[in-house]
Amino acid sequence: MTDGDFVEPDRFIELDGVEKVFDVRRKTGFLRRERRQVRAVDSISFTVARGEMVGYIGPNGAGKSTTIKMLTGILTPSGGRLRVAGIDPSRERRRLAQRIGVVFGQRTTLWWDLPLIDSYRLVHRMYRVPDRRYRENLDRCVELLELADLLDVPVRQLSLGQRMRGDIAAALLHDPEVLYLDEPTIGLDVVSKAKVREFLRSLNADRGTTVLLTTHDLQDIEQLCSRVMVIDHGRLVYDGALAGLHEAGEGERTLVVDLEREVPPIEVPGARVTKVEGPRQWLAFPASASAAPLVARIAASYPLADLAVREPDIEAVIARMYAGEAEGAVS
Ligand SMILES: Nc1ncnc2c1ncn2[C@@H]1O[C@H](COP(=O)(O)OP(=O)(O)OP(=O)(O)O)[C@@H](O)[C@H]1O
Repeated sequence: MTDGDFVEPDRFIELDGVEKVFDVRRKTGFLRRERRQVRAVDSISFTVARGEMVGYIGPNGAGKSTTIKMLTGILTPSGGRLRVAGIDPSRERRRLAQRIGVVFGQRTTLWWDLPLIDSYRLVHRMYRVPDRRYRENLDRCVELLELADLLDVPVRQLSLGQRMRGDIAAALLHDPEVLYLDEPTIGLDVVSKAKVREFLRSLNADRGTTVLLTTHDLQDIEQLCSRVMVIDHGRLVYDGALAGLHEAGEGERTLVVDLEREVPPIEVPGARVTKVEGPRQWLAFPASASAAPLVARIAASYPLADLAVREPDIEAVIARMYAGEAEGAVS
């Protein structure tokens, strides 16, 4: 297949039954070694449409980085079929490199001892980016990622947040159609996180860049991705809307009730008290039930001052999903 070949836009990234098995040898005694296989990715299938921004999440060791490495061609799948922009990554890694950008939050692709701008010049040459395109992309990144004052600073002197912004720019100078981000906000302060997120949002909206985002920070997902895929033990356990993830994992919502004074735990049908702190009480009730009748019953019998309904937070939902309690539907 060549660059000009047609790729169905809704199958821009395509995995069909993809597997990755590692052979691991472990020393178990003086001369004894045990051989075993780790199934890091276990028959994963999904497609990502051109221009989508998808979160790829899961606990430590779930298989996220292994998937990303197969998508870049660094690792070859042990089985299944994988295509990115119609290209088989492990067979045509160099050709694919022209079309993808990669940012690993815990590692830098920049040259440590060189000023930031020198790394960009090297990327310019390595990827043979046409001068005008390079200039335009650089100007855009410098402006939106606020890099102007950092271009002459050696990378080793940059803060983590500055370095991350520098890395993101480096990954985009050759105009990739897909950007893989592995933990792009790890270790960043609130302001830097906000800048990175805002930039990614505009990149996706203005340029239509397809983004696959791996993160442990669920706010990244909540603020950026309308679709999320959850992987656990190498298997896809959920693929769908973020809102659906709440539904898939949730069992209960919480009513936080402020009373005018301390009273014994509230007793109402359809809810149970889970916590009491002075005049404040927390009541759990089924997520599928309406809060209104519950509120009316409490207001009729207790000195109600204020109340709030809390949705189950996404961390709790996902924690339950990992524990195998939730029935996440994989479409
Ligand atoms: N090169 C390798 N050789 C052997 N086992 C490996 C190798 N790379 C990954 N694994 C194993 O494969 C499994 C998945 O690892 P992977 O790094 O993909 O997980 P992850 O979801 O990215 O985790 P984390 O969130 O901790 O980065 C783990 O059990 C890991 O130990």
